[in-house]
Amino acid sequence: QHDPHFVGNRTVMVHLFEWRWNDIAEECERFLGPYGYGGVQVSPPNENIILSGNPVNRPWYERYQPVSYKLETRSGTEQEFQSMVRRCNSAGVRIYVDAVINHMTGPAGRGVGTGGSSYDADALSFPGVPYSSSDFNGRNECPSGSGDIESYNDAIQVRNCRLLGLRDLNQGVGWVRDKIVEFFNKLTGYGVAGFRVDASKHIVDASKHMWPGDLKAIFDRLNSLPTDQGFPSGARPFIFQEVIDNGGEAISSKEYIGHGRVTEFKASTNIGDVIRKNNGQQLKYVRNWGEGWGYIPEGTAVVFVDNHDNQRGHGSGGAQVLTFRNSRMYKMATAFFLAWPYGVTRVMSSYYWDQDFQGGRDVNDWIGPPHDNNFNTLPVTINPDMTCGNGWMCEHRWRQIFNMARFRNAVKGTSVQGWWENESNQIAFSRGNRGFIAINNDNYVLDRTFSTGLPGGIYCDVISGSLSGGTCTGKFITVGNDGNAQIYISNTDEDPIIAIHADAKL
Ligand SMILES: O=C(NCCCOc1c(-c2ccc(O)c(O)c2)oc2cc(O)cc(O)c2c1=O)[C@@H]1CCCN1C(=O)/C=C/c1ccc(O)c(O)c1
Ligand SMILES: [Ca+2]
Repeated sequence: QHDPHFVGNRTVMVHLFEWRWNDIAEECERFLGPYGYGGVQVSPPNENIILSGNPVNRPWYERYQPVSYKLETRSGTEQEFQSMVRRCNSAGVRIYVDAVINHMTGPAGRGVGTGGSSYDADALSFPGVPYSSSDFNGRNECPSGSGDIESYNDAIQVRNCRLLGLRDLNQGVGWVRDKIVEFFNKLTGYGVAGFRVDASKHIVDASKHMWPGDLKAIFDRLNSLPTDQGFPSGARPFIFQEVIDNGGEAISSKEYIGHGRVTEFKASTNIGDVIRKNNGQQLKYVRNWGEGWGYIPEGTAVVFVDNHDNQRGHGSGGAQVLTFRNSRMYKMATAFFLAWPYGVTRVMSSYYWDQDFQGGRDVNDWIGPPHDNNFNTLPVTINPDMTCGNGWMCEHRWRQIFNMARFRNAVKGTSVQGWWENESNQIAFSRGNRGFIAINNDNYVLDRTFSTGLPGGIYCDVISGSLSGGTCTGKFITVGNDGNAQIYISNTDEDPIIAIHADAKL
C-alpha cells in the first residue's frame, strides 16, 4: 500500500546505495534520526552472484542477480541486518528493502553466491531457495525466439521472458509465491517497513494479462507490520514498485498504482531537462508539476532527481539526468523536489567512480562500491566537516539537501500558494504559512519584494546556512508583519536559492 509509515512529520527517504548494514545503523543514530530523515532504502539484502571478471569485476549490478533469499551479502550478515533495522527504527528512521523477485541470475551460469549457496542457472537449479525448473518461465510462457526479452513493445515478452538472460521466475506458481511471501514476512518480522519491488514492469500474472495479478496475490498475503517497533496495529507493508516508464512502451506505470506506489521516472528525466534548459525547457513551466506533466497521481508516486541506474547515464535515463557531478544544478533540482508537494521524495546517496567516456558512453558504469583488495566494501568514514570519506558521496549530508528535507517536514500537509514566475527561469512559491522558496536559474539577478505568506519575523535561509545556536549561520531573511520580504538572489550565488520555513525562525 501507499503509506511509508514515516515517524512524526518526517517525509524524505534516502537511498544508501551499497552501504554496509553496520554503517547504516550508525548513520541512523548519528545523522538521519537527529536531522529528520524518514527512512532508508537499502541495497538487496539477499544472497547474490559473485561476478568476477575482466574488466568488469564485482559490478554493482551483481546484487540484482539473486542466488537465494539468505540474508548474506557484501553489506553484512543476517544478524547485522537485524540489528540495523532495530537501531534505525529506534532512531525514528524506517528501513525499506530493495526486493529483486522478478528473476534469479542467468548469464553467470554456475557458481557460488555471497552466502555460499551453489547454483546452476543453465539447469535452473537454485538449491539455496530452493527453486528448480518448474518455478521459471519457459517456452510455454515466453513467446520470443531466444527466451530473452526481444521487444519492449510486447507486454507478454516484457513480463514472461528473460531480462538480459536472467532466469525469469513465474510468480504464478504457488511455490514461487510462497517463497517470496516467506522472504518478505521474515524481513517485516525484523521491523522492515516496506519494499522497493525491483523490475516490477517485468512481473505479471502469466495467466491474466491485466493488472499484475501475481503481485497483488503476493502483497495480500504479507503480514501486517509488528507493533513492537513503533508501527500502528494492522499497518500494511509500504510498497513502491520500480516501473521504468518514460512513455512509448507497451507497459505503463499506471497499471501498477493500485496496490502500491510507483517510481515516476519522467520526473527524474524532466527535471534534468528543465534545470539544464534543454529543448527550450524553462523553470517557470514547473508551475503545474505533477499530474499536469502527465505523471501518475500524486498519492501514488515516488520521485527522485536520480537513481542508482540512471545516474550512470543509461538504462532508465539519458545524459540529461542530474547527479552529484553537477552539484549546483543538482541542489537546485533537489530543492525544488523537496519543496514541491508531489510524491514521496527519495534522495540518492552515491559512491564515487571514475567515469571513462568512450563513444558517448561511460565504460566504467559497472564499477561497484568502494572496496579493499579482497572486494570487501569499505566502511563509511565521517570527516570533521560532516562529509564522508572512503569514496562515499553522501549527498544526503550536504547542508542544502538535509535542510530542504527539514523544510519538507516543516511544510507537510500544506498546499502551494502565492506562485510567482518571471518570463523564464525565476520562480517562487509558499507552502501554506509554513514555508517559502525562491529559485533563480536565469543569468541575471532576482531582486524583488515577495508576499511570503509567513508570519512576521526573522528567518534563516536554510540554503546558505542553518539555524544553529540561536542564530543563522547563513543569510538572515526579515519578513514584515505584512508577510512581505525583500528577496535578492544573484545568478552567481553558489546556490541561487532562498528557502525559509517555520522551523528555522529566530
Ligand atoms: O547493459 C546492461 N543491461 C542491459 C539493459 C537492461 O537493463 C536492465 C534493466 C532495465 C533497464 C531499463 C528498463 O526500461 C527496464 O525495464 C529494465 O533492469 C534490470 C533489473 C535488474 O534487477 C537486473 C538487471 O540486470 C537489469 C538490467 O540489466 C547492464 C549489464 C547487465 C546489468 N546492466 C544494467 O544496466 C543493470 C541495470 C539495472 C539493475 C537494477 C535495477 O533496479 C535497474 O533499474 C537497472
Ligand atoms: Ca518476469
